[in-house]
Amino acid sequence: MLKHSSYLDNTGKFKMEKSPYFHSKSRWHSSLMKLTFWSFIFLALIFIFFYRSPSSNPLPQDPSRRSLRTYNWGGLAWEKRLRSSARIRSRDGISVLVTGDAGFVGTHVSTALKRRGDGVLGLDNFNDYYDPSLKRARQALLDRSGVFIVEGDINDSTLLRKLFEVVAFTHVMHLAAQAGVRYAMENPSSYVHSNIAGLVSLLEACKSANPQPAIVWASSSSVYGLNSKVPFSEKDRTDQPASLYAATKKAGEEIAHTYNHIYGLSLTALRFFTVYGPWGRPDMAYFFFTRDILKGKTISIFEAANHGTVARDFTYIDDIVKGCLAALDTAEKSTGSGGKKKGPAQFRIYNLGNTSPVPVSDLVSILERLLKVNAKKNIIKLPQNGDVRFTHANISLAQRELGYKPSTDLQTGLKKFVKWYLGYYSGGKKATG
Ligand SMILES: O=C(O)[C@H]1O[C@H](OP(=O)(O)OP(=O)(O)OC[C@H]2O[C@@H](n3ccc(=O)[nH]c3=O)[C@H](O)[C@@H]2O)[C@H](O)[C@@H](O)[C@H]1O
Repeated sequence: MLKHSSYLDNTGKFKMEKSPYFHSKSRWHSSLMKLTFWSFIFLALIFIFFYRSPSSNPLPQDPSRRSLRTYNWGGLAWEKRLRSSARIRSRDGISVLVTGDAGFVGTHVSTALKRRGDGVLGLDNFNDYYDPSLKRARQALLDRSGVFIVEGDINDSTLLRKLFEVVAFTHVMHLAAQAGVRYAMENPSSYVHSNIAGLVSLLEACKSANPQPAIVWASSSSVYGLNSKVPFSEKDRTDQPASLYAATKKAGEEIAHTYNHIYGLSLTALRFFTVYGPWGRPDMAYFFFTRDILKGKTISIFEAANHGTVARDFTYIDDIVKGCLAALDTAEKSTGSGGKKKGPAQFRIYNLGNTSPVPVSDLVSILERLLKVNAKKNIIKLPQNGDVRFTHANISLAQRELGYKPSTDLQTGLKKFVKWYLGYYSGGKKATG
């Protein structure tokens, strides 16, 4: 088939004429190109919209993916801030990287370390498990005492490597974790992400650091799970966790042992027993009971079968801080270097509790007296969502080896908490869960 015809024009020149078919083909071509172009633009816009749209961003809904958030770090000024925050200002001081620094325990431990002249650098991802504005307020508090918090995730190995390059930390106080016993049923992957993958990422960075730091980290009383022998001793079995939270903390203890064994990292796990106090966690019962009692909202108090008591060995934050500092001060150096073990290293596990369990109903009575408000109570059966009936710490090992001696009873500690709570939230801040 002819595509175009040719003829001699009146000048005798040979001319070629495009056929109608040729015309329509070229139009077809340019339409196809236009269509392709606009389809591409359309798809690109859809991609940008979905990628950037907050509703489709998985981060707020899925804390296990929070590490995908990008944080701004790096640069000479940033490194200078790191060094200044971590600088030791006292004789025999230590230089500590505190993970989860904008958290409840992190804030108190960092303040105490800084006060005695130790160098402290914080690391926190400021996730939204509970009200991030409380974490920002803690950050402001730490900033005033000279502690800088790097914003980033413990799963970010590049960032961790950089921190160890800039500062030769002598110790790591590892407190970053996904906390909360009941929330583990709602968002199990966030526990694996922070308490297992995050721990491994941190230990990898510590093992490769030169010098290797000694690590003290937060385990939990929940590892005793269904253990019914009281008080709980470090020698008791911990292979019957009642929640995924407990299981990840227990797994953490085993992972820590591996890094101690293979790489010579000095590792100390502290099993905290229901820590409470000023600047505490809004997801914990004493905190949201206070909020709800003041609002006139009904609170649910759990009871075991046959009206059995549910009790906790509530431990005041100042006692926990003393235990943490004693663990740091007695931690021996790691023995490895360049990722290689040079000899056996210290491996320790301690209970940090109060040794006097209090029924949850008594906790509520104390709050009612302190707040001068009668609580609206709903007594319900202990749900099967990870809670255990009671906890009770045997602290003789910590007493002997750390000089740990808790001195604050629940009444005294809650009085300090309530004073802080009323002061903090009277400033117009809303207590959200
Ligand atoms: O020691 C730990 O390792 C853990 O301590 C904390 O867990 P728990 O001891 O369970 O504290 P928390 O939730 O304050 O409940 C206190 C009591 O109130 C009861 N409780 C709770 C809620 C409710 O609505 N009603 C109720 O009676 C409930 O049954 C319980 O008896 C930390 O959150 C956890 O992260 C971990 O650190």
